[in-house]
Amino acid sequence: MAPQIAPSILSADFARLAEDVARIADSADWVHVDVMDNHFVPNLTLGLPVVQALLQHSTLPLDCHLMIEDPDRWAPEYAEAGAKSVTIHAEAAKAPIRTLRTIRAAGARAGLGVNPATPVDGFEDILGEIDMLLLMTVEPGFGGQRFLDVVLPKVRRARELIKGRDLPIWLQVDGGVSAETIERCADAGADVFVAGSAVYGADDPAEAVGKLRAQAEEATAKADW
Ligand SMILES: O=C(CO)[C@H](O)[C@H](O)COP(=O)(O)O
Ligand SMILES: [Fe+2]
Repeated sequence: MAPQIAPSILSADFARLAEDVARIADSADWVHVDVMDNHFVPNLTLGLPVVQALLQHSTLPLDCHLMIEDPDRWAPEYAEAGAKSVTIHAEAAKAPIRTLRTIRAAGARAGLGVNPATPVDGFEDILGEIDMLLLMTVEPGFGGQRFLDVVLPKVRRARELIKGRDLPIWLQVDGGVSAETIERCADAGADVFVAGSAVYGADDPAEAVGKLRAQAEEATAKADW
């Protein structure tokens, strides 16, 4: 699959979300929405009502990243509301298989997210239940953090697992993805790139998306996976 860019609105202006989403509507593939509940992570952002409102204003599909303590309770609601991708965290879900199946049944892509220190090998047997694996490349909770190079071998490992199973699973990297780090991610096997501060911190967010895409495409073309 060609690389996809999913700007995170975590670094957008929360008082002007619809306008900030419109700024990247012609250049990005997804809008990445970071839902944080101040329990799973030490930060509080937005929830279902804001996502429902954004759905009325975004021409791009929403990619909801649930960093919440009880994803089993809430993930189906995001999918039913119309989010096209809903990611739950492996560290938080108590019934991941059931929840992933419920997300899919509601018509959304089912994502499984893992924190930097969580290995992916334990999830080999449930790869058939997921459409996207999200590998955190910072500790979840805040935008603008420094990219953790230590996660890159896991990106490679995850790509091997996906390839070995011949499954159409997208591999997303999230956290600290920028012009400095995106090529390393693409080289290691990522094909969906979340970028918050690198997009919304730029003078021209649409241009920043275009540059990130060009870098990801070039690195993917040279990659050996
Ligand atoms: O999930 C996240 C943090 O938990 C964000 O999606 C991520 O950090 C994006 O922001 P940035 O590109 O600035 O790191
Ligand atoms: Fe995220």
